Amino acid sequence: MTFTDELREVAAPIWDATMEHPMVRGIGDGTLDEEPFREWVRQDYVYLIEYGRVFALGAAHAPDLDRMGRFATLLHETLDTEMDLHRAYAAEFGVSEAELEATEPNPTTRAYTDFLVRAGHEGFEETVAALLPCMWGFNETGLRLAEAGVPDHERYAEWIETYSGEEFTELTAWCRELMDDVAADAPEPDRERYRELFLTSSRYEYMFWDAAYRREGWPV
Ligand SMILES: Cc1ncc(CN)c(N)n1
Repeated sequence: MTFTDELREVAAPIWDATMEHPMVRGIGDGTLDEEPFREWVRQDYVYLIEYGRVFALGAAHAPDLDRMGRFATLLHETLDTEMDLHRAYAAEFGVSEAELEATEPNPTTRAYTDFLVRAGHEGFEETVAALLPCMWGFNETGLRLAEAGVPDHERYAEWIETYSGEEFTELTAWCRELMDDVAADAPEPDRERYRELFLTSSRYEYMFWDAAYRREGWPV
């Protein structure tokens, strides 16, 4: 069993709960109301800005040119391809790029991105472990929804096609290989730290969907 197989097994209850979340189910069968999805687009846009920053930190910490280049590619894919999807959704909703960018992060978005940026400052290996559920989780969600049948709803079909697409799938496979390489020579206390980071990100992934669904805000 590879290290990433082991991570996937440990995180299974969280990932299963994510697949069962009404946001994810609603994208899958095309029944999700527009308002929670709009909220997800806004929150995810500001999430992706910080997520891109973490790829930049990964590039800065990368031990060799190959890995530096891959992180630069991941940053580029996030800022251009992935965020283009969000900009297109926002345009459909009549929301400008400036308005999107000015979204106030809800408490979960704030906590999740702060956690990722902190991992990005810890070091290369920690960055890889904390980022892996973001790439892999969305790719697996997209693939599982696509397998169940793309809904007859243009917006949600596009979401599924983006995250289950070849590009996203290849980048996810590379991130898994990278995690397995990093863990192969690591002593057990380091591997335990990677497990902890992976699990925390997985939990935040679930919470991120839920916060958009509940239109979470600051209590006061
Ligand atoms: C919260 C979250 N996690 C992951 C992804 C995939 N990049 C995303 N867009 N948003």
